[in-house]
Amino acid sequence: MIEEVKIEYEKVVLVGIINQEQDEVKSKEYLDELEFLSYTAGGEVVNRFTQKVNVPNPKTFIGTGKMEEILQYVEENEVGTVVFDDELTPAQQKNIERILKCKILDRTGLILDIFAQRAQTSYARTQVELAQYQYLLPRLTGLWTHLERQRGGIGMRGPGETEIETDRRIVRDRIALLKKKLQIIDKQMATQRGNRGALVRVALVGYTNVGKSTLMNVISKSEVFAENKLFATLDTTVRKVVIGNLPFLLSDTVGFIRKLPTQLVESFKSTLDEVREADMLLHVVDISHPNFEEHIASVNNILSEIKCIDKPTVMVFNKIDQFTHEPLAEDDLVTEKEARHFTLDEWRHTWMSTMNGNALFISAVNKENMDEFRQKVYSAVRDIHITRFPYNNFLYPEIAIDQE
Ligand SMILES: Nc1nc2c(ncn2[C@@H]2O[C@H](COP(=O)(O)OP(=O)(O)OP(=O)(O)O)[C@@H](O)[C@H]2O)c(=O)[nH]1
Ligand SMILES: [Mg+2]
Repeated sequence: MIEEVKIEYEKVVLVGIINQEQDEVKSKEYLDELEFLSYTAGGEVVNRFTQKVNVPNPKTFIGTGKMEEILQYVEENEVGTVVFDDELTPAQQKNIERILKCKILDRTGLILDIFAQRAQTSYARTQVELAQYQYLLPRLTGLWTHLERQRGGIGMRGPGETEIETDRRIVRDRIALLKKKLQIIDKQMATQRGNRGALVRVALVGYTNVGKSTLMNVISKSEVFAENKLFATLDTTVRKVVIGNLPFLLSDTVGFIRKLPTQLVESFKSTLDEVREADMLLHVVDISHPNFEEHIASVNNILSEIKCIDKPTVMVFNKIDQFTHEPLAEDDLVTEKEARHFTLDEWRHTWMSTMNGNALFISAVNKENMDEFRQKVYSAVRDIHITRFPYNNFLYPEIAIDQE
């Protein structure tokens, strides 16, 4: 008998702002992504609120009127969580919590929550826990900022102050402990990586949900967990792959996202070491996503942060089966042609054509253009192999890859 599993989704409201950097269209796209993140975390978005804000209110981030409107909605609809797309200061978070009387999260807090839910191995859990404590530490101080004016005055030298100090010490001790624990695992992992010998290393990188794990499964015939939620993969998987007669190591790792919390980049150092130590990168892009160019920029930002931007890279534009564009009528002389009107072929002739053939267009799900993909990866890996081991050049003659 099949048991019916009922998933209880928590009611969530989103709040975003419109300003010089993000117009209405951008703001909507960011909230779409935030909605997907909320859904991944187990929330059902029931409403969105946006406000034109140039200088955020230092106390409550958005203005009083808008806050009233949200409060009314939250109370009438029994909303459990309100998620802000932008980073809130610990004090703002506290103040808003007091007004709306429900859970308040910002994008970073939400991403941390998803990571915590999805971390499987003890290594990933340790990394996430560290990031969470680092996020929490300034917020423990924040609990008391509303009393700042009275700090040190009468009544503030009692247990209140001691309690927060104790809490902070416990958190700091925990952070130190987790860091030590990670250091030990890091060393073990570095040794493991060292033992892998002379094989060329290729790392799949890219925005979350673009199809890295799916592609890994197709190439290495392995079973890496892939699903249509964000951050399906938190741990790195490494597989030995053979194309033609050429073996190499392929790694699949955590996906990137706009505004990836710095605490996470930091604590995922060792996971990202796999990327750092790779000889070349396969930067996977979901070309069917309206924001794919911005995703590329976010990924490149993080690659720069971890000093990997200069590695040989092949851009893999995935999900061509799902790609659509808005056709522009021939007699339409008014609408300006923009990215959303480009056909796949037109895209190929944009900046993508300047990549010296290092751009591939595939569908990992439908296995379209996989022969071209294999041929390209084969020759790129072979080039690296030859420069590293010129003497066994003969092992890897130029061959055509078996058509499967
Ligand atoms: N239509 C279509 N969907 C795809 C393709 N490749 C992957 N997907 C789907 O995209 C979703 C995400 O795929 P994953 O392989 O989990 O993506 P990922 O990049 O590993 O994601 P994270 O691990 O979350 O960073 C899944 O639902 C896949 O089935 C493709 O070529 N076409
Ligand atoms: Mg994945």
